[in-house]
Amino acid sequence: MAVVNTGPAAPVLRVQDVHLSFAGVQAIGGVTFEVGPAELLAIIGPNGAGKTSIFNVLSGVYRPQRGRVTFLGEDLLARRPPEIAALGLARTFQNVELFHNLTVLDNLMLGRHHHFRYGALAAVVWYGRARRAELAARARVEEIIDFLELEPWRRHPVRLLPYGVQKRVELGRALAMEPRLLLLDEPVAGMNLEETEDMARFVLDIRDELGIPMVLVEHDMGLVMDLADRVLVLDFGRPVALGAPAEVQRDPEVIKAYLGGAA
Ligand SMILES: Nc1ncnc2c1ncn2[C@@H]1O[C@H](COP(=O)(O)OP(=O)(O)OP(=O)(O)O)[C@@H](O)[C@H]1O
Repeated sequence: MAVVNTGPAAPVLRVQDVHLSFAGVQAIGGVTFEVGPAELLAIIGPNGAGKTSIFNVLSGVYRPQRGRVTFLGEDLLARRPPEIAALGLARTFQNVELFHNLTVLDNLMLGRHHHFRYGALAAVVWYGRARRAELAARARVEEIIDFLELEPWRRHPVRLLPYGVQKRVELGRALAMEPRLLLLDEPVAGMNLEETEDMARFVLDIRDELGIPMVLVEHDMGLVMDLADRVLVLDFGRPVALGAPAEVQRDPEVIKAYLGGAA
């Protein structure tokens, strides 16, 4: 049998020369990077460096003035946030954004809503089909509860849970969307050491066991250097370095622009 060398797997996400300004203030100035399948890319930089703006471009909230963004070969810049989510790009937020009075289970079930292929009327008319979809969603959500070790809290309203567990539920809701790429916005902000270690373990399991590529924005430098396959460093919206964590840490430009400033 002939062996076909297909070369390295195509990137999941391609960001090319993206520029974004607000009334003359440059938030992103010529940023280019790719995310490979099952890669964990971290984006770091001082406050105001443009990290959140990049997430907002990727999820369709901000429209850049220049550049190109493709996700699984699809042009993202022509799409609205719900369409981008439906393509499989899921996001967690700096602040917990859940339905606080609903249980863990219900919050995760809501994460699946765009997988339901029926409207309210169809749900009544084709009850059997709707019921099957509901059962499949429930089975998937139970797997996520298992995976993120949320079993003890499954029936608890989210507002009663410790902060670290709430952040984990948010991660679970993003996983319930069955993402092809996950954007994590400061997943350990405000967490204690034990909660941070738990979150780090789950992030690694998502990459290594589920094979889901991720982009991580995080101020916790220890976490970034431990977890990331590659790190993109921004300063005033401009790329300063892109490479393996050890390489980036040694880069004099990075030390000057960021790590030096933080020391
Ligand atoms: N909607 C907006 N309107 C005006 N300016 C904005 C807007 N969003 C971002 N900016 C500006 O763009 C720049 C980059 O901000 P951004 O929030 O992306 O940085 P960041 O790296 O995420 O910062 P932080 O680490 O503090 O979250 C800042 O100068 C910010 O004030």
